[in-house]
Amino acid sequence: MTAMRFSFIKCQGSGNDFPLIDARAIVLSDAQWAMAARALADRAGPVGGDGLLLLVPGRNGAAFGQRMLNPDGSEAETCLNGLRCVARLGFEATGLRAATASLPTSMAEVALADPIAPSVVSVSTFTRAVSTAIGDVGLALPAGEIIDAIVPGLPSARRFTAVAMPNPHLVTFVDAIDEGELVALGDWCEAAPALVPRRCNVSFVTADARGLYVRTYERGVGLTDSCGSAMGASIHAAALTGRIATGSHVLVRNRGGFVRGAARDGGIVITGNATFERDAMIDVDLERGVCTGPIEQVRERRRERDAWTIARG
Ligand SMILES: N[C@@H](CCC[C@H](N)C(=O)O)C(=O)O
Repeated sequence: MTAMRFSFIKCQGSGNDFPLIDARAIVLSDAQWAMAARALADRAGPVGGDGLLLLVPGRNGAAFGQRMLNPDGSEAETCLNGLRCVARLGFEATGLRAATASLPTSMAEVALADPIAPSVVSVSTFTRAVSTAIGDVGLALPAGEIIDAIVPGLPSARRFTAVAMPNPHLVTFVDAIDEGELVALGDWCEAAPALVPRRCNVSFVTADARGLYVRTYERGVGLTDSCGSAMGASIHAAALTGRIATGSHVLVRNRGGFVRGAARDGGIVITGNATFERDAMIDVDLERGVCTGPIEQVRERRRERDAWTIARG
């Protein structure tokens, strides 16, 4: 099969936008899903996004599952902004309001939450799959942890905390975010050097009385408006380094919006929007990894979009 028509929802969590497909009954190979991601998440294409989200059958007793493919076709261990959107679709499909969701290498608790702003559909996620073991973060260094420390071999004099969510993150707290410096370091990691063979998400974070502000260079994407697992890793790093209190909820802002989160019960809880913007269909050539033909709009969800626009200010 080379051509396939996909129904999808264009969704976003804290401004991290994705085409989302209910793939529970779709059988494609990993290589074909990678091509679908390249086509659908291509910013220069008709849909575009920070990756492709799939609602898939749950494993190990989970009610449903999530897969997330980056725009370059690589698969991520998690996507926490995306998980809120996948969970919402899972709730709509199953009638549940709370569930265990499976991810490729971990599990998460997901639940419909009180709206974080008027008329903004909101979901909470809780994951215990958080680790600072160097092996889990994928750094080619002797076993141990990097917590607020210089990373040997990294071309930066800054102090980082290395966190697996379980996707790999390097987080550094800065007085002011220098995007040029962030992109240069992100590009270095993106080239999969010997120190970071699986590549890595990199975040520059400011912490003040309002909470955290996170700017992220995402693996497989580049500089992004928002990355949920980076916000989770930043909360974890902030708690580990005494910048926030364990158990207390903080506001975490980014260029795309905001979430609330806490380091709690040995894991990270994040509550944020799961906004469905429109429903549409499109043809994809799975051999070439490109969309063919125009988008067929099925449903506009203007009220949801407007509610989020007001909420993020
Ligand atoms: N934006 C996501 C993270 C997506 C995965 C990332 N690009 C990776 O490869 O690790 C999020 O919200 O967590």
